[in-house]
Amino acid sequence: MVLLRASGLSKTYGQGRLRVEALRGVSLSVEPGEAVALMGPSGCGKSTLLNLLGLTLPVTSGELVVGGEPAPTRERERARLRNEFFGYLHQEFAIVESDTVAANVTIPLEYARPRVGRRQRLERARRVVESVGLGWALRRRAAELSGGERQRVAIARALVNEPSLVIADEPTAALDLATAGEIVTLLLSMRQLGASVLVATHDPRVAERCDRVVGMADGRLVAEETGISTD
Ligand SMILES: Nc1ncnc2c1ncn2[C@@H]1O[C@H](COP(=O)(O)OP(=O)(O)OP(=O)(O)O)[C@@H](O)[C@H]1O
Repeated sequence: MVLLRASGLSKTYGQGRLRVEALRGVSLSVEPGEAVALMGPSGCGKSTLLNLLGLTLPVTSGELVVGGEPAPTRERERARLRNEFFGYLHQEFAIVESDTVAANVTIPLEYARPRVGRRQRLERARRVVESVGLGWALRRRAAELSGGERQRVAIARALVNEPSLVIADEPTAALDLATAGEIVTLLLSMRQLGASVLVATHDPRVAERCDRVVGMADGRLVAEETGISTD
């Protein structure tokens, strides 16, 4: 079964003179356990596409199938899928600095249905935080951690619900080279847990480690990127 399939997706922002056609008929599938990199110049529509596929923005037109079912239009159902099917990782990490690592990582579990009890939430957070190598930091406040460590916290939070697809938007943009490499290793290791990864990136080093690279330009998919170098 294809995990996610988009056919002819379009997205228009604004109206009249402010109208922007951000996506123009994009078709893309993601298979279970696959890592797909999305590359293209700034403004070509990568974040927009990730937001449509991850159900954080409504499509203007086109078809989207998530886990074998047409993507729901009702917000309640979309919220459920966002929580159960997807994990999200952003460039800005979106970590609550004043909270502990444990509190940050349990956030998605607080919205899980059926409900997950407090003790179980903490146990799952502990396991996933240990799996990203931050077991020692469980009770530390996020503000006390380095950028790379915070991104590990964000990965732990993206994984705690055992998502089928992790959507990552420029997850290494704010990190130095060595830390970015570690984060990509961690991100791609999610495949061993059965998750797929869809990552928008400007960094060829990230893209070359994915199973497939999809190029984008001006709101459309273009031929797969070639000539990726590791320089
Ligand atoms: N909320 C919005 N309202 C209006 N236009 C928008 C909005 N969000 C994005 N756009 C426009 O849509 C186009 C695609 O933007 P998007 O952020 O998807 O590109 P991107 O490829 O992710 O860029 P970058 O690599 O710089 O993050 C751009 O022209 C952008 O200005």
